[in-house]
Amino acid sequence: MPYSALFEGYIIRTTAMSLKPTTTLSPILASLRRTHKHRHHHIASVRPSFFGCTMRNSRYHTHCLARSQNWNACYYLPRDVGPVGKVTCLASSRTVEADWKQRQLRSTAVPFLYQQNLGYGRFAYQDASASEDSDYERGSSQRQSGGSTLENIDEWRWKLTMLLRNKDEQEVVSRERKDRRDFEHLSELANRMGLYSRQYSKVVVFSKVPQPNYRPDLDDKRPQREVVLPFGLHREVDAHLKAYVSQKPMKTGNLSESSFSRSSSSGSMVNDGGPYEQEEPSIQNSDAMEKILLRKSLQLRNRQQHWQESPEGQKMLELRRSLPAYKEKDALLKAISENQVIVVSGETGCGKTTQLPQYILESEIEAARGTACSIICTQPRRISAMAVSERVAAERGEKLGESVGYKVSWKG
Ligand SMILES: Nc1ncnc2c1ncn2[C@@H]1O[C@H](COP(=O)(O)OP(=O)(O)OP(=O)(O)O)[C@@H](O)[C@H]1O
Repeated sequence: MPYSALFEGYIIRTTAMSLKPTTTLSPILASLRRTHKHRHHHIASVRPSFFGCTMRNSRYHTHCLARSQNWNACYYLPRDVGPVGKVTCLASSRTVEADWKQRQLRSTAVPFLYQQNLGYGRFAYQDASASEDSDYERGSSQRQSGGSTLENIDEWRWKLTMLLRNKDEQEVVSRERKDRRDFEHLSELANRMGLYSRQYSKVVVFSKVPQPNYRPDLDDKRPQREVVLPFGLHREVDAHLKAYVSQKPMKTGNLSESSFSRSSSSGSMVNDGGPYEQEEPSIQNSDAMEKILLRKSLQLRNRQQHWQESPEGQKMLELRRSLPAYKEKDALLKAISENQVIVVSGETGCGKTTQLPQYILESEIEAARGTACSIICTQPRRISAMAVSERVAAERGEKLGESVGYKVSWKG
């Protein structure tokens, strides 16, 4: 008789299975019968001395049951027990504090389950029919062949479903230890749910949007030290600036005004020979150039609007709006328009590097001044310079090298 029949009436959603009855199983069954709270168990594998099951609608989605050596108790072992294991004794339906540590529980119980599955898994899943358990079952069949130890697939399915439902969340980041098979398994699940996944060293990300090759924010080896300028550099830069400013008369007004007054003064302008000084354009040339720049600025504006209205652009905007920097966007742009120097501080990952320059660029492009806007963003490391520019280009729906690029050691 299949064991599933034995559980009828007690366990409502049983994974269908066909197991050979053994007499030593009866204490476990008796415990379950007494414990009405545990009606929703899915029996995953059964063995005289040990079996594992998953429980729905519970904080602990996967747990296992074990008995003590002399059958005087049957323990419910939640997967997420703290440093000191809290176990439920099914025989007495009491929760007891175990005086053994979680590590001991795991090291004795979990390998045992694994061993048992190796031999008995084929019985446990012979005629499995509950489609909703297919992931768990596949995980277990992987274990049979000595592969993945992934046991909390239900928990993961729940996490990913929550991610999909939550509009404010864009990704789930997991630092739990996973081997390649675990990741492939979860990745497959995420894929089926319409999510993207990516593994970065020890970190796995499940996301609503495609992920780049490198995430500096997830790189534990990324240097976090502050950049300290060499002693005296400030003074040196100050001195150069003062020398430059004292040679050059201060210009007032905006660029077009100054270029107009320069042109109209026809050669009366002082040429200080500075590195950025350009040849004086004629009025006609300047007009033509302004027209070209304006046309290009309008093209940039159209392209930006087009990207922002596209479905991918909308997704990306949604993601960017979830960053803390977005709340300060207007205040920041106002401060920039009113000041020459602004110091912005914010917690790591809030968007200082990738967002603030974009807010400026986007507002300039919207105002049809895109071609007059140049932004330089420095990074202390080559890899972060490349990653940031790659990321910003992706956020703008562009290829690297269009309006966003990088320069490392004068290359790029
Ligand atoms: N290459 C990337 N791929 C995917 N997401 C990224 C990437 N770079 C940054 N992000 C995301 O953008 C957010 C903002 O990153 P950004 O680098 O702008 O933060 P930050 O405030 O400059 O951080 P830090 O102080 O560490 O430099 C991060 O939280 C991260 O989620």
